[in-house]
Amino acid sequence: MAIIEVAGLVKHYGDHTVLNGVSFTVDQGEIFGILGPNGAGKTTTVECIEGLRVPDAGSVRVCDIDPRRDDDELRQLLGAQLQTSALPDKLTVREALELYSSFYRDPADWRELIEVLRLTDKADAQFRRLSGGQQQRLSIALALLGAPRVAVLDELTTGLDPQARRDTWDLIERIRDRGVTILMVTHFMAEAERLCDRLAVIDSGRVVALDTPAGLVARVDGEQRIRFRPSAPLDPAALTVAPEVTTAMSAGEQLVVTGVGNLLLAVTTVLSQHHVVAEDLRVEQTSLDDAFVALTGRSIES
Ligand SMILES: Nc1ncnc2c1ncn2[C@@H]1O[C@H](COP(=O)(O)OP(=O)(O)OP(=O)(O)O)[C@@H](O)[C@H]1O
Repeated sequence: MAIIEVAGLVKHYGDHTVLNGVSFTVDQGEIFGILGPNGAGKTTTVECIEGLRVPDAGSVRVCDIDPRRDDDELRQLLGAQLQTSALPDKLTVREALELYSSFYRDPADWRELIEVLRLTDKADAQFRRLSGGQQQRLSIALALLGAPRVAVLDELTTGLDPQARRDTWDLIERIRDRGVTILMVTHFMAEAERLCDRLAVIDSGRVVALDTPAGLVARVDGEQRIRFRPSAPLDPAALTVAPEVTTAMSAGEQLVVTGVGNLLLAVTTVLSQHHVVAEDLRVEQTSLDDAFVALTGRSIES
């Protein structure tokens, strides 16, 4: 059953079209990711769903509610992650949770929430004394305080160290297991691959793909990548003469070659013609990163 329905969203800022017909649905109980390069329109999409922005055309329904018409009802159903910087430095964890609980008709038990989020021993700590990971967990607790059916998490693990990031992923899965549908915006391929049941890839205000992470990777399957260090300088263009080679690029001391068919044989044949040996050669699997590049023409990091 669809819990979020987004149909034909259009948003302009002046003569800049930021959303150009964005449509997707999020099913109850799934973790749905929105992935895209900077400026693609991810936050604008999410803010239309949260009722914080008004689209110029198209419609949004969350649990069958129009966010623009029934804001009060939406607040009881949808929990949005707060920008952590929005909290006053001297507010304690307990004070923040008590304050935010007062906004809801039937709030979740915040003591139980911070137990799950491993913040119990920080209940009396001021916000400014929390680590980045603890601040992030507090912002997730605040998003879940209203016992929402849907939680919207935007750039959830940006700025966290790898361990805190992995802990947050475990936490998100536990929240989903409690029945909360999760809509998340992310820049991290590993995060999308690990957490999301389905992904919408947004580029220049359009959904360019909508699939499971494995489904997206399968679209570019057949393409392989070989990475090696040439024993002598070699112009990458020398490799593109082989019909199997799609791209060949220098990456520091290495050459990275993508292509199809018997790529390894094609590359080693060209190298031997140039009396070059491939050192530290690796054949790499297609990843979500590659799928993203194939779909949008650029890396998400760029
Ligand atoms: N209030 C605004 N006024 C004018 N332009 C805006 C406004 N908000 C966003 N934009 C522009 O709309 C485009 C999409 O912004 P949005 O924040 O939705 O992208 P995003 O995909 O979330 O990017 P990022 O990953 O960088 O956060 C950007 O070019 C941005 O500069």
